[in-house]
Amino acid sequence: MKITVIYNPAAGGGREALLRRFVTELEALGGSIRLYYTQGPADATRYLRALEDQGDCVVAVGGDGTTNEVINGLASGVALGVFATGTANVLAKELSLPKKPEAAARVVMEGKSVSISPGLLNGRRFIMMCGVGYDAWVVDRVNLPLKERLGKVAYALSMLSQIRRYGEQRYRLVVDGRPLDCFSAVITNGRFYGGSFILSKQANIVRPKLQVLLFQKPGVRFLLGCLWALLFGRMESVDGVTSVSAERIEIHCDGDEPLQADGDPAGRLPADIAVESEPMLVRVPADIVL
Ligand SMILES: Nc1ncnc2c1ncn2[C@@H]1O[C@H](COP(=O)(O)OP(=O)(O)OP(=O)(O)O)[C@@H](O)[C@H]1O
Repeated sequence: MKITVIYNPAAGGGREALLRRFVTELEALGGSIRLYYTQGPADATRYLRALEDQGDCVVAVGGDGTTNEVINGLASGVALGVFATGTANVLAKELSLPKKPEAAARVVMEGKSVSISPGLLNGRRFIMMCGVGYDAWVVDRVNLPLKERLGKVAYALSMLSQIRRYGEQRYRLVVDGRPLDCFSAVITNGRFYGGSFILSKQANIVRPKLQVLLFQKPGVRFLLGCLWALLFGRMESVDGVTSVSAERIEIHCDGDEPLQADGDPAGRLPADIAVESEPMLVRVPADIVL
C-alpha cells in the first residue's frame, strides 16, 4: 500500500517519537511511505492538492485540526487514515482508533474502510462538527501559546472566560427550510464532542446526515446545565435543547460572529452547511461496528 503520512509537529505539543514508531510499523507491515511535516496552518491542504499521486491512503498524524486540513486536500478515491496525537482527538474516539502507534499502523494496513460523508461549511469540509455561538467563541478566544503548553487546560480557561457572554447573541438557522432561533448551535456528524463526551446519541457518522443541536434558552444557568448534561451524555434530554437531523443548514445573525469547525476557527457568519455528496473512505479497526 502506498501511504502519504502528514505529520503536524505542533499538534499535542509534538509527538516525534510516536511518529517514528508509527512509520516503522507501517513499513514493517509492507507500506511504502512518503512522510511530510507540515510547516504551518493550511499547509497540509496545500501540499496534498499539489501532489499528483497521493497514493492509496493519506494518514493525518495530529489532532482534529490536522485531520480537517488533510480532508480538505484529499483526492477523490484516496482513503483517509488517522493516527491521533492531538489535544482532544474527537474523531479517534468516534472511530475507536487506538492510541498506540503500532496498533494505529495496523488499523491503516489491516483494518477496513468505511464510507463517511463529511459536512461542508461554506465550501470547506469538516468531519466531526462545526458550531456558532458559545463553542465558536471558546475556540476563537483560546490562548494558543497556553494551548501549546497546557493543552486542554487552555480550552477550560477559554470556556470560563466566555460563559458570561452566553445569551447576548441570537442566531437564525434555517434547517432543511425550517426557521429556528437559538443562542448557540452545534452541527455534528458524529456523537462525540470535546474529547470523550457524547453530545448526540442521535448522530451517526456513517449516515449521510448532520445532527443539529440548538440551544434555545438564554442565561448562564441554562448553559451550565448543558455543560453538566454533556458530562453524562444527556445533552439531548435538556429542556431548551432541540436536536434535529438535517441535510442543509443556513445560519445568519446581525453581528460579525465567528464559526468553528473540527475545533479550529472557520471564518465568520453567514454559514451555508451541507452534507458532501461524495463520501470519503476512512480506515477503521476491522472489528468495529459503526
Ligand atoms: N508546523 C506547524 N506549526 C504550527 N501550527 C501548525 C503546523 N502545522 C499545522 N499547524 C496548525 O496546528 C493546528 C492545530 O493542530 P491540531 O488541531 O491537529 O492539534 P491539536 O490542537 O493539538 O489537537 P485537537 O484538535 O485534537 O485539539 C492546525 O489547525 C494547523 O493549522
